[in-house]
Amino acid sequence: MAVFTPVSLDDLTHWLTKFSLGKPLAIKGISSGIENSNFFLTTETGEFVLTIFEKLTFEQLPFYLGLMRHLAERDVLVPEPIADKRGEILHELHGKPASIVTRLEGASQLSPKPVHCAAVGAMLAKMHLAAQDFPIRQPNLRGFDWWRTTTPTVLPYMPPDAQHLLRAEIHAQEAFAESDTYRALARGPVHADLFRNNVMFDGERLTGFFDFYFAGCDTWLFDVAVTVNDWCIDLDSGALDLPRTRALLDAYHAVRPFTADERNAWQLMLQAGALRFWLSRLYDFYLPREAEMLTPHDPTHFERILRQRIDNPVPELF
Ligand SMILES: Nc1ncnc2c1ncn2[C@@H]1O[C@H](COP(=O)(O)OP(=O)(O)OP(=O)(O)O)[C@@H](O)[C@H]1O
Ligand SMILES: N[C@@H](CCO)C(=O)O
Repeated sequence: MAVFTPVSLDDLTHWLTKFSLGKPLAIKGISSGIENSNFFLTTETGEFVLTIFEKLTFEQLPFYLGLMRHLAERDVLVPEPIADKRGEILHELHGKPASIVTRLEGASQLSPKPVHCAAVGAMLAKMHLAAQDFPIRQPNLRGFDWWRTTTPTVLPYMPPDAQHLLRAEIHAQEAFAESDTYRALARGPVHADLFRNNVMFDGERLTGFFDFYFAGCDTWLFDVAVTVNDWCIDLDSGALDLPRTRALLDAYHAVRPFTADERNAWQLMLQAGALRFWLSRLYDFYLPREAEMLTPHDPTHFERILRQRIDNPVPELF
């Protein structure tokens, strides 16, 4: 389903000579994923992932690919973009932007235990620190401004109680964004979509973060909130699971200590993390893009998470 632009071994025979990867031996389309065409590529020198970008442009991609290279060079476990013989990491195949990155070992851990959450927390903190001096600045394109423009688009489709919740939360986030506490938060490049399906594990060993295509500059705490809202919850109720939450936060804090301002911002940031994905799922649900191939994710999952965060005290950051 998720190969929009087919690629054959024949297509690669000539194209791959601009790299130092040897001859292509096998190529296999990856069925999961809804944004890009992805392939496992085997060459004489190793295993890689070839991506043809179906929506992202030649102008947007240097941020994502450059960030991955920057992180890989600093021992953060992420796929490393492969440069061609001229040193370029952004390529063109079948008239579209394309990349080759190293293939991570392992598989997604969809039923994480505290030990997995601790590994994610520690690597996330390491990633934030390592990305600090990355020179390209691109905003989080699904950040506050996008929430404000998307809200009036989805509101007319929503039932009254959900409308009420969305309006109230946008107001709460507007006030929060104006506060001194918010302004004091540390920021830099963040992943912004670090869900269970975007991390690889080999048993209990984390082998890498991937799918950086929602990354952008935002507060580090927003990234932590997005991650906790997926890794540390009971998926049916949206409630936080204390052992997993503690494991992730403590492991993060041990690498990059949280600040007092972050502690004060934590509750509202968890709400912001839920709001962001509630809105994108509402948008995809009520205004599906033409020729969308997959069933949209359920928006009510994040409505439940948001209500949970508002109604219940959240565990302290540290
Ligand atoms: N570097 C990598 N190493 C190993 N597997 C990878 C790598 N990159 C992608 N994959 C595999 O390809 C699948 C799809 O990748 P990815 O999630 O990046 O796609 P996508 O098109 O951006 O989709 P979506 O945004 O819906 O997740 C992943 O679930 C994973 O199994
Ligand atoms: N993680 C997003 C999908 C986009 O990567 C979601 O669950 O809504």
